Amino acid sequence: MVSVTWTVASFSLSPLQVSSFLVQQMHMSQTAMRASHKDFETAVNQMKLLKKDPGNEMKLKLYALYKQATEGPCNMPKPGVLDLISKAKWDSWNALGSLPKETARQNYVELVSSLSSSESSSQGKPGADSKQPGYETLVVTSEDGITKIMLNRPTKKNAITTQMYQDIVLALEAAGKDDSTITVLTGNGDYYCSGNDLNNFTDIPPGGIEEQAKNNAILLRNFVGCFIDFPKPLVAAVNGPAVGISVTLLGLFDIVYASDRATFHTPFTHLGQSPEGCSSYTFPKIMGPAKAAEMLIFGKKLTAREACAQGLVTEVFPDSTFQKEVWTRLKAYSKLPPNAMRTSKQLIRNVEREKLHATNSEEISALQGRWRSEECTNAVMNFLSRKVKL
Ligand SMILES: CCCCCCCCCC/C=C\CC(=O)SCCNC(=O)CCNC(=O)[C@H](O)C(C)(C)COP(=O)(O)OP(=O)(O)OC[C@H]1O[C@@H](n2cnc3c(N)ncnc32)[C@H](O)[C@@H]1OP(=O)(O)O
Repeated sequence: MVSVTWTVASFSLSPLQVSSFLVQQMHMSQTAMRASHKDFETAVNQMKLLKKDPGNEMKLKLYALYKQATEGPCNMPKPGVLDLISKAKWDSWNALGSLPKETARQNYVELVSSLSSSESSSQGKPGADSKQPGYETLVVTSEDGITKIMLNRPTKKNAITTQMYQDIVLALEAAGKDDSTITVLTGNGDYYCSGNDLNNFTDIPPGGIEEQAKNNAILLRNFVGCFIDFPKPLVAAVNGPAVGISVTLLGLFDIVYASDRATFHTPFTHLGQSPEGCSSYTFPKIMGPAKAAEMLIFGKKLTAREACAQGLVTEVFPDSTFQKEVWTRLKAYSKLPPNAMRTSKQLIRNVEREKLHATNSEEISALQGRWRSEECTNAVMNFLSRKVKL
């Protein structure tokens, strides 16, 4: 029986999670028709035909339901703590308690049916099991355990509009919950991102500049907050020059791969503004206060190699092989045990999560003042009237 002999190579499913899943399953089954023995046999055979590995958590759930359905409650001796695989299976089965055999049968049938239908609905879409609709200037795809969020406004150097800030938040929220193991942000075209779209400042609401500053503050707090709280490994694939907020956010990524064509530029002073994206905290921590000041106060532009030497970038690749090398590497990493990766990421970030949220708030308060200033208004107007390019 396939469901019994599966190897569970790695997992971190707690009995509590298993039980809560099963409570849901029990609830489902109370309202559903009871599955016959024949339905159950069909489901067991259907499992053998699945092309996609459903993942260890799902295999454990199926294993437990199969055992419960065929043998009843678990009465085997508990395996030793070092026998991880047998213990995971035992935990999962034991967590079903006295769930009746027929309910377990029903739950097994429903679970297999949901796996088969999600597999058949993703067939016939090669390469793009993948593309998620609904974003105007983002392309979001999910493949090989990697969710890729690509900024897609190449003619405007991927400058971030108000709508894009909101869409990135939605895409990150979805990526945080989907079954991918790694999330990647990248840009389409020759730029990674030219930062905040300066036209955002021309969209003045009826309440005037005050209301605009308040709206911007809410939007920005939420946007940066999503990066602070993102639960999985977050990778930036910096395919070209990066400006402004797209650079400052890099301090909140776990890994930053850059093309050797990329540059890193935070011209806040030139724009009459001040740092955001928690860079006033992360940059001095990453590169030391003296180097951070040169970037954040004087707007010094770094090459990819300089950014790597200062710890902002993990590794630099030749532009000609950038895509191939980065994706090959990420595909290999995406096969690592996902829960272990999440746990490690969270341990690294949790230490300073509160500090990051506090920094985000402080930076936004300072920016609200800057946005109302003459220095900022003139700089934005100069760019928009094409008098100045950075
Ligand atoms: C409710 C509203 C919410 C508002 C947002 C709230 C929060 C904001 C908080 C963050 C604040 C600031 C952080 C920053 O990101 S500061 C940095 C801002 N970025 C810039 O100042 C870059 C400006 N762009 C340039 O200097 C140059 O375009 C370039 C990037 C150096 C590229 O030069 P290029 O010669 O190679 O190409 P160019 O012809 O200039 O660009 C092609 C077209 O793209 C347009 N474009 C590029 N970048 C931006 C941008 N940031 N904003 C708007 N438009 C941009 C450029 O205008 C060209 O358009 P067109 O072809 O002329 O129509």
